[in-house]
Amino acid sequence: MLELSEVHTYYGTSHILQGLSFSVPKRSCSVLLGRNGAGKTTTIHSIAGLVSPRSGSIRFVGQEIAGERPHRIARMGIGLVPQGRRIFPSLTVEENLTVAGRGPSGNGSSSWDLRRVYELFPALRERASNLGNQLSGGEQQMLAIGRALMTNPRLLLMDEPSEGLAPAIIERVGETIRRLKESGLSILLVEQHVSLACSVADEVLVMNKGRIVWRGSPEALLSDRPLQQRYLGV
Ligand SMILES: Nc1ncnc2c1ncn2[C@@H]1O[C@H](COP(=O)(O)OP(=O)(O)OP(=O)(O)O)[C@@H](O)[C@H]1O
Repeated sequence: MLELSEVHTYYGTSHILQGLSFSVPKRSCSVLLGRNGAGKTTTIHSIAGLVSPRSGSIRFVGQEIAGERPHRIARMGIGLVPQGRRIFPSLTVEENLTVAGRGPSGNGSSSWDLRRVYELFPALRERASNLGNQLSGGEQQMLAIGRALMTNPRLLLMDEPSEGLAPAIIERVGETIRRLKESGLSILLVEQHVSLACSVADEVLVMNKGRIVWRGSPEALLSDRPLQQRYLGV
């Protein structure tokens, strides 16, 4: 579904992604873990087109997307659930969802619309006419996920969806991710929360200084304490 090869991304003279390579298979969830500053958000932004890699290749279903404009990448089928949710505070829940909607996907998978988002998140239907800034953190996260789904993505990029949420809500985020994967979506998840990450991951990718330094199963990561201490500080 997605393949990064030798990606180098800079902010000015700061060399952040230093030859990053990994892939996300179809209908699977890959999780990027790593300490603060490892380059996880920069990876998501490089894929979504919010920053352009200086070199390397990013292929999405076989097509080169490195350096493409964000709206084109979104239209090709990559949805983004950004860090910090970034919902529109002065729009209602329903408006937040409908501004993102863009009709049937045309890629054979069943389309996301308001009805289907409300089925996934009944709490959002109850809050449909509330403004974005009147929602709790958990509701905002549901809205951010729902808004990304309204673009009918084939690949969903999720940047730290558990950030700032209570443990019970984090568990619900995990359930949502599992349901989305079962529905056929491919997911690339950035997480600091190791147990959430391992509960949804098909493959874990550990990142350090802009590169993948370890990849393996969640079980292998959980049983390797020195690895966790070295690269995750847990
Ligand atoms: N817009 C920017 N301009 C300059 N440097 C940046 C910018 N954004 C991030 N950086 C730097 O790039 C490095 C990687 O940041 P990034 O946000 O990708 O890391 P991360 O692994 O997602 O960490 P976190 O969990 O803290 O978000 C950090 O050293 C950060 O200070």
